[in-house]
Amino acid sequence: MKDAHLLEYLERFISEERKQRFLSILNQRTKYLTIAIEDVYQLHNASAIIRSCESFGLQEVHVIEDRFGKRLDKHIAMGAQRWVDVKRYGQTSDCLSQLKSEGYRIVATTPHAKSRLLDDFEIDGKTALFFGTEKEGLSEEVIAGSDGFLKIPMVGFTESLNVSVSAAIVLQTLTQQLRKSDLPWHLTETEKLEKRLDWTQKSIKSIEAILERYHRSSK
Ligand SMILES: C[S@@+](CC[C@H](N)C(=O)[O-])C[C@H]1O[C@@H](n2cnc3c(N)ncnc32)[C@H](O)[C@@H]1O
Repeated sequence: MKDAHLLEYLERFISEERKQRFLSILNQRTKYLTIAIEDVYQLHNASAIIRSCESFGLQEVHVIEDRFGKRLDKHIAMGAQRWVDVKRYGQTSDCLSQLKSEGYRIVATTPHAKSRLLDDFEIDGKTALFFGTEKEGLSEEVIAGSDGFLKIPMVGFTESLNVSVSAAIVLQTLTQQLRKSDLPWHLTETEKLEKRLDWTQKSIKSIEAILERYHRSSK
């Protein structure tokens, strides 16, 4: 209720067009499908993946910096990060247990055999897709902790695709599948309200001064 009141106040400082844009984007957002990138330390790959997540409507992205330490700049997504929630982990095990506790099915993406091909892959519950590094791929820990495997079919000589290209292909296919399904993939009304408040605040340049005025007036 408090959030709704603050939002109503802050929305006076953004245009009607902006407000409508937030609403239509939020109607396409999902947390039902999420992705985790494990040790993808190259900035251009990590940024491209987060940008794709934002573009395809994912609200949360999980970034693990385990095997090679903390190499990613905190502004990894160069803009897209403003609109998605990036959760960072120092250990793969923490990310796996967090997502499992939230009810996600863990799916490792890998170019290797035994994986389910992308076209045959059906989302039947909350799903977290894991992507690995250019050289090593995903760690044994993720492979062992996965509930399923997913592969983009390859018919050339090359063994694997670039990780950000893989993420874009998988997301395009699976977000389309999700939107056509009856699964409960939309954000809840509370989640939408939280995001509207967050995005509205980010859109107002002199937000500190406005918030101070609001809090003074509501005392
Ligand atoms: C360059 S690949 C890693 C190759 C690595 N040598 C290996 O054995 O996994 C980087 C990441 O992109 C994703 N990837 C690349 N090609 C893929 C494919 N055909 N199907 C599914 N995921 C793929 C996986 O997440 C992989 O960990």
